[in-house]
Amino acid sequence: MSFIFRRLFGTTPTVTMEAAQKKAQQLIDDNAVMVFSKSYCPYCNNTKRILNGLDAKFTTYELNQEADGDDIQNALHQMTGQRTVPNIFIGRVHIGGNSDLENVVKNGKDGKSITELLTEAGAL
Ligand SMILES: N[C@@H](CCC(=O)N[C@@H](CS)C(=O)NCC(=O)O)C(=O)O
Repeated sequence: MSFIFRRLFGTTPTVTMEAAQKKAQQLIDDNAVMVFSKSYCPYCNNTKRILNGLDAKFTTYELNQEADGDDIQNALHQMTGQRTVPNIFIGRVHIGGNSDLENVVKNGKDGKSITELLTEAGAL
């Protein structure tokens, strides 16, 4: 069984996909802005710089520093279709990666500015 997982995902899971999805969703639900990140990732650092520049409260989960990081990354892939980090949520809404956040900062999303989105989410 672990052989199949290694072939599919590159690692052996420490938790089930269901448990990983539940944990990822809980982090998304509990935090105004949730950033799944890797501590060495330059795109993640840029996202943190942008959010700090906006004075937004945000929570990070550094996937490379957590025992279940690979499982959470696989769960996020299932949930959002996105495998890369950063994987960003504002007010439980999936934003995408760093370039998507940059786009929202420039153009807003669904007619709302980044400030409105962050305020509604409770991050400002
Ligand atoms: N266009 C993406 C690029 C993100 C990206 O390439 N991230 C790298 C890490 S720096 C990644 O996720 N690599 C695959 C991995 O770490 O599993 C964005 O703007 O967020």
